[in-house]
Amino acid sequence: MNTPAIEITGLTKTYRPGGEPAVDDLSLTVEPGTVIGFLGPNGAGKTTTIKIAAGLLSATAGTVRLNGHDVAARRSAAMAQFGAVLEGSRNVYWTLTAWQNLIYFGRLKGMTRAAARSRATALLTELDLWERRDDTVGGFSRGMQQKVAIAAALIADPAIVLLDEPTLGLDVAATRTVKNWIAELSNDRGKTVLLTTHQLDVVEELCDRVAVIRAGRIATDLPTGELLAGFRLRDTYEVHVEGHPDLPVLPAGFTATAEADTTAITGRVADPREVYDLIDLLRARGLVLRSLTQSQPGIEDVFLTLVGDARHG
Ligand SMILES: Nc1ncnc2c1ncn2[C@@H]1O[C@H](COP(=O)(O)OP(=O)(O)OP(=O)(O)O)[C@@H](O)[C@H]1O
Repeated sequence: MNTPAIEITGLTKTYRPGGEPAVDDLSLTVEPGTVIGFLGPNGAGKTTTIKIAAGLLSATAGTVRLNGHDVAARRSAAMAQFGAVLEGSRNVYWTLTAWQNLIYFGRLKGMTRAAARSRATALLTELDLWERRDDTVGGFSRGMQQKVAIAAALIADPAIVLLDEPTLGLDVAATRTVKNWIAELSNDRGKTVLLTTHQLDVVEELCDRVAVIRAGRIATDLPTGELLAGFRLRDTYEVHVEGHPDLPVLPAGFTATAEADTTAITGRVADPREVYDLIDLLRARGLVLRSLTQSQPGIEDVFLTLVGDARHG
């Protein structure tokens, strides 16, 4: 088997002695070329995991290997494998220009000045920042700053890219640019991307695989299509009846909501026959049916269900 791009084994992080672990015996293996979405509710341990993988925090127990190099034991070899954009931190220097930042980070990663210049030119051009290369990053919009941060992470052309909330706070156009770029990194350049996000459209569009983390552990880890297919067993049905009549006792799982001139009866059911039973019941009452719609859940429903399940233990 090929060496995994990312191999996390038994990772545990406890910030305070005797405290609850932020990451609790977490294991995850990511094959090269995969875009994996790392999802979870606030405080689940995503940022902690990424910071350990990026060598910014030490683990209490367990290991992270990047292309086979242990981040703790073979630090410099591991550092050469990835570029990272971390959430909420200043990933680039605001008093330096875009150009200076990229050259600085290129040199830091051991590139020659000539190689860093040529790569910085290519990256700034691709990201439509060439005209602004000599402006200081502090004066840029949030989207432009994020683009410079991503360019800085990619300056040495790493095989692995760690992105913590890459589209947080970006407007629609900047989000589109960053999404297109992530897709290209994986599709055209074979990079492995691990990203965290609360924006589920990002996951649905970009991720081959989704790992859901909750309370420091992996709760679910599936290819995105399989994750969604699993939940397709429970489509949502919505039946509209005319007016606001007295309703019979509805079958389990259905709820009624009064709308402008109809009443909507909604339920998520595993078997469509339950909907036929509902319709029979409504017709037996002589109620007038206006419409019946069926919708498949998106990743947002799946995520809320998983997190909801977590809250109920
Ligand atoms: N420096 C720290 N000191 C103490 N506890 C911390 C520290 N950083 C994080 N924690 C705790 O560790 C747990 C996991 O936090 P982490 O930031 O890794 O979660 P997250 O999944 O990234 O959350 P979010 O979606 O809000 O970014 C939380 O309970 C958090 O309060």
